[in-house]
Amino acid sequence: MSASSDPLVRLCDVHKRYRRGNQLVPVLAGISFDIAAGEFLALMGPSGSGKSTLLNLIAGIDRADSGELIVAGEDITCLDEADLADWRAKNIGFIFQFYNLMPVLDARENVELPLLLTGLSGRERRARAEFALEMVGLADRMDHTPNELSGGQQQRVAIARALVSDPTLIVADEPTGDLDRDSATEVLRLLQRLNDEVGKTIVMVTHDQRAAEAAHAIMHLEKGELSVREVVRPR
Ligand SMILES: Nc1ncnc2c1ncn2[C@@H]1O[C@H](COP(=O)(O)OP(=O)(O)OP(=O)(O)O)[C@@H](O)[C@H]1O
Repeated sequence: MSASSDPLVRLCDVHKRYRRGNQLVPVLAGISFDIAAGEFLALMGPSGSGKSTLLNLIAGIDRADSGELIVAGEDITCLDEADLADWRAKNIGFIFQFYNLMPVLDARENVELPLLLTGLSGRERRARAEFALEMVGLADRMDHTPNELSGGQQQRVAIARALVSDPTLIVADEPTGDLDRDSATEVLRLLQRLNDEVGKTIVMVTHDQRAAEAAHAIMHLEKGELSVREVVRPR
């Protein structure tokens, strides 16, 4: 197999348990699957089935108990905390259900945040933040703080923030969970565009079948195990 056909994400027999009182509760019971570069994958499943846990493992926010997790060419189970933090900053863009924007910063400053730890100059950071905000259609809202923006616009700022460091992989946890139908449609179209036109690989957790159908494929998680990949639209 050539390097270019290697999957961007490979999980091999990944296990995760959490402690509840003096019990260890299994959440992921030997998960194995691949995500190709350029894929837009939705993860669905009942509440508590472990979707966010799985997403957080792929994004290097949480750690597996055992198994192999290769993301963007790195076995992230072998990285120590400092290397994992560096790896995350370079490779992962995060989108959350409730946007997680800083209320006292305007849109441009929020989008610049992930660049603060890079060696880029202030001028370069600002230029990149403005470019990312233009990509999400918010060129005319750069000076607005989150409370001056609608939910859909706030989520688009969050998408610009996820994009600004040009990550290898975007992970989105319920990105439309707090939005009305029209704003959700806008955000889903934007994610599709980033996938189709910019080639970003996206993994999205959602409860919403309509949101999941924006992806190429849907995987269902139930009782710690994944079902087969259901193809929604061809890549
Ligand atoms: N840090 C933690 N400590 C202990 N238990 C946890 C922790 N995080 C998650 N869990 C438990 O693991 C299980 C899976 O949680 P997870 O948030 O991954 O599920 P989910 O499918 O994303 O749920 P939802 O759709 O409700 O967001 C749940 O039973 C949850 O209570």
